[in-house]
Amino acid sequence: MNAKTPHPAIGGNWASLLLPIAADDSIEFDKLAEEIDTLIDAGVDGIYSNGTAGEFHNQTEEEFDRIQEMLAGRCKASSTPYVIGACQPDPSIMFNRVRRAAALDPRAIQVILPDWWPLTNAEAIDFLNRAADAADGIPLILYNPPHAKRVLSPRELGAVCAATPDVIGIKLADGDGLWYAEARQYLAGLSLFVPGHHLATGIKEGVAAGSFSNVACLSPRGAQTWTASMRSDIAAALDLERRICTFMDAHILPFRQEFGYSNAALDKVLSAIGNWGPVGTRLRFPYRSIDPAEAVRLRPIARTELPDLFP
Ligand SMILES: CC(=O)N[C@H]1[C@H]([C@H](O)[C@H](O)CO)O[C@](O)(C(=O)O)C[C@@H]1O
Repeated sequence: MNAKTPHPAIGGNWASLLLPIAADDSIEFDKLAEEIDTLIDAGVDGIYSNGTAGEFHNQTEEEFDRIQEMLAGRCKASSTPYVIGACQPDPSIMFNRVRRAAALDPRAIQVILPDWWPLTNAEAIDFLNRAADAADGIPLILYNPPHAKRVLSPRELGAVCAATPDVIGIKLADGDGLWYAEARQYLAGLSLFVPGHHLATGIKEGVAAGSFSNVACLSPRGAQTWTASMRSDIAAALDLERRICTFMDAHILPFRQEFGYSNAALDKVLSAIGNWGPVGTRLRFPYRSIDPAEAVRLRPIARTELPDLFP
């Protein structure tokens, strides 16, 4: 497929592939296979690898290849859409990952902007166009999280993406009403992916296409049902969003704010609370992991406060 030909739209509820990590820090590939099959069975709109939650920043190139081959093989066999994250702070490693990802024919490839010295807009355009060459016709999704070295405003993103036609979507954090107004003004035509626990708002604001989602970490099946409900009953979906945010603020964010755990640690504890697959809470060294006992403690609370996510 050529990048200038239309691509099938990407949106909805995307589950993050989380890495099961053994006590010796190795990736448990047998569990990873089981996890992928469980996500496919849950009927999510798609699965994506190597986001922050997938610890892309902490794996070897051999591990990268093995993870992506496993994801592509199992998704192809079940016709499940998949996106591969080729993100890496170093551009040359990233271009190589993009090339190898493209050979596996994903729906899209996610990249970040090189992340040591912040890029100017002109440099970002050059980088993304070269990544597009490496992607050989597979569209790109730019991942610009709040912790990136440079966080671009909707206006800046609009200017960069206008000059990078292969970038079809952006995964980013949303903001207040003004942010949504700017997103509508400058980012129309791009598929925007907002944080999972804000997806109903993003849809109501007419801005979000979907989410690479922390709610899917908690319950892939529940997040799918919730996402579908945004088309049929947005008021009910917004009510559940309010309860999800209350749960995250009270029980999940304190792990980061009070104890300094990483976002990936939070996503993994969510999956352990949901208890839907063989992921566990462990992260690779040097990152600290949340005690699995915390997941056991929070499990009944999640089910009481968010029963709709655990049908
Ligand atoms: C709150 C939330 O949904 N977090 C999700 C984020 C955001 O979608 C992204 O940072 C844009 O804000 O993406 C991930 O980190 C990722 O890349 O692995 C998964 C994580 O569950």
